[in-house]
Amino acid sequence: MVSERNLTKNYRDFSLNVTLDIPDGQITGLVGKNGAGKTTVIKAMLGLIRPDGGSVTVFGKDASALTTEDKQKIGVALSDSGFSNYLTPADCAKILDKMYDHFDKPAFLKACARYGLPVDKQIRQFSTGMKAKLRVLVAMSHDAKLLIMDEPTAGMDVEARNEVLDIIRTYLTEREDCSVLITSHIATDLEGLCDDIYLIHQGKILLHEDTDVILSEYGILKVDDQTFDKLEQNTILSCKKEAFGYRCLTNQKQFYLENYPGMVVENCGIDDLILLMTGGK
Ligand SMILES: Nc1ncnc2c1ncn2[C@@H]1O[C@H](COP(=O)(O)OP(=O)(O)OP(=O)(O)O)[C@@H](O)[C@H]1O
Repeated sequence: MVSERNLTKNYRDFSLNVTLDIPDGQITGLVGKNGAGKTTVIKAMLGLIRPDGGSVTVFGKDASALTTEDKQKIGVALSDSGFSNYLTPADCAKILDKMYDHFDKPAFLKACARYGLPVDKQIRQFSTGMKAKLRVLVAMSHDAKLLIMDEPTAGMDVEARNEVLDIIRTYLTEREDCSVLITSHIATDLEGLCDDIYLIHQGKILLHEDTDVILSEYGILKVDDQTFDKLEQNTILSCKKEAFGYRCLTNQKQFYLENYPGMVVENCGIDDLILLMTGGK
């Protein structure tokens, strides 16, 4: 559905170089700390920035050559809704109705009501969570084949984040053919949602793995200095010095469980993975 090959973009003090795919019908997550390059990756897909090198194809076409018809098939939730804060969801519905051939106005207004967004209240009076819900509902309002959501849960409390994630999950269970890219710096948001996850750091992809593989095969070893020296270094992706010795990230959890009885081997969540891959030695 989307393919970025050796995409490069250079700013004064930042360089992006990324190869990434969003396969058909799959939910792909892009995680990374603030400033890692997530939004730049998205802007290149949407043709909002001109790459300095490499290629970006969407629906098999160069991103810069997408037609209005192609763009109708992309649902986008960026940090800014693109609507004036003085508009209400009912006003937005009128605009969306003119913009998109497949905009489903009754369904959109019903969804607003269902998720607690008063349709006649101006957006400037909405809370952060309400604005985020509106952005996600807009992206989902016109039968898109590709959904791109940049930090849809940013700045929200746990309850509001779960509600937004629920909206996304509910939508996707009804549309198995929809392809999705979702970014976040809160990895747990993506664990239960994404088929595969890319980890981006300082403009580079450090890791790409199926979510199931991360959760089942990656682990954290806690070892003292002597044991650390005996580890199979080709099974260690990253390590961090701690008071007791080392915390090491491995993608061979089972190997250590079977061959190193007594070693502390913990399950690895995606937050641990980010911490160790981007903050370790
Ligand atoms: N137009 C621009 N001009 C100069 N630098 C830019 C521009 N756009 C982005 N950058 C820089 O590129 C880097 C990556 O920014 P980007 O917005 O892609 O990161 P991000 O991972 O989305 O971060 P966040 O999670 O904070 O939104 C940052 O250092 C940012 O300052």
